[in-house]
Amino acid sequence: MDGPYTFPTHRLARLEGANADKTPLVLVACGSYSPVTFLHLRLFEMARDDAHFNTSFHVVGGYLSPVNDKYNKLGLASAKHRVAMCDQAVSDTSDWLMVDPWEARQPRYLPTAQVLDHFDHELNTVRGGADVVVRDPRTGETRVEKRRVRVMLLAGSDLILTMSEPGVWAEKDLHHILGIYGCYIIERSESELDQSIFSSSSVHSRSPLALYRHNIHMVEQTVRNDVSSTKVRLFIRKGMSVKYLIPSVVIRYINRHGLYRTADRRRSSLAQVAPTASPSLVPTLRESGALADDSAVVFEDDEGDEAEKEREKERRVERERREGASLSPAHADQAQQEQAGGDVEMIASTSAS
Ligand SMILES: Nc1ncnc2c1ncn2[C@@H]1O[C@H](COP(=O)(O)OP(=O)(O)OP(=O)(O)O)[C@@H](O)[C@H]1O
Ligand SMILES: NC(=O)c1ccc[n+]([C@@H]2O[C@H](COP(=O)(O)O)[C@@H](O)[C@H]2O)c1
Repeated sequence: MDGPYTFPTHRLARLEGANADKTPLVLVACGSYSPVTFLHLRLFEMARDDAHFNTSFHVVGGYLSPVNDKYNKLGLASAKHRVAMCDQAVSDTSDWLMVDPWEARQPRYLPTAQVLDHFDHELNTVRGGADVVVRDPRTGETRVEKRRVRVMLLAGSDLILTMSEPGVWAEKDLHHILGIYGCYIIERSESELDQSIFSSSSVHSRSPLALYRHNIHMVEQTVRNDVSSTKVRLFIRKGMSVKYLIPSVVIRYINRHGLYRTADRRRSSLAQVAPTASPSLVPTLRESGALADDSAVVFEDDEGDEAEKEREKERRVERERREGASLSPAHADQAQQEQAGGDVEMIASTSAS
């Protein structure tokens, strides 16, 4: 993150051969990535497959854009670490994904519409579009032309659901994002979409979601994966394994820097402002003056995560079922070193299963 900023382009592909007639597409996924998981990376693969099989787009690049520190979401490691983890993850596991630190390097939080404008500017204004190798059918000679790149937001269905909630997105931003750019939405198991949010005959009929339905590409997750960064942070805090949930290079980075070992227990006045606020409300609340720019954010502690409560219930049932199961000495040691009190119980149950 130090040093002058340059827009990463080293993995941008060009259109050629059978793809030379297609529209170049760049996918941009804005998110916290604290830390980046295999699922975040997999979202790009799912969207790219869909674009290639079902549309006339050809994906020439994919970018992760880690959110600015000022987003202040619970569990957010510093942008320096999040960008570095994303960088290492894509270098190690992908041959086409890139990480753009621009959003993270800004002095303030930027709404997603402005982040997409930045990509459009870099790709189309600065670079003049994507390279297309055009072949003259008469002479067989080839030349390289430029073609305008279509930029699209890539996100999970939880994000699009927030687009129909009041107060999370500025209406003009939704027209901008969905009308000009469009998006790829990957279904998320706990955020099933009620199709009525798109329906022109519903109460949402004049909503941007209905208006620009043709620019919204929905992709079903045929192999369901519901890893989240929240669960990864929780596992790390409990001393549990996160292997195969996140890339090994990211595990090594986390260990080296001692990240996520303690709970993020920030508390602030947001509790009084909006006790049930979702993290996505932070920028809006802040912009509307409900939050001071440097105030910490209050949400439920990660421990309050519903999914985790569910898993604890399952573990309790499993423990009862496995009466007599005991801690292996190795795990008992590790547990004593890394955890206190009740956490030992959790490790016992996972090592027994
Ligand atoms: N299980 C999932 N299915 C589909 N999309 C997902 C899933 N998990 C995350 N995403 C998407 O990944 C993008 C990056 O989100 P983010 O970094 O906030 O991930 P997260 O894992 O949900 O984080 P946290 O758990 O910290 O809230 C968002 O567009 C989000 O919708
Ligand atoms: N108004 C907005 O532009 C807006 C609202 C909600 C989330 N987002 C973006 O979505 C991404 C994911 O946010 P959450 O992790 O809060 O779901 C972030 O990059 C955030 O900037 C943007």
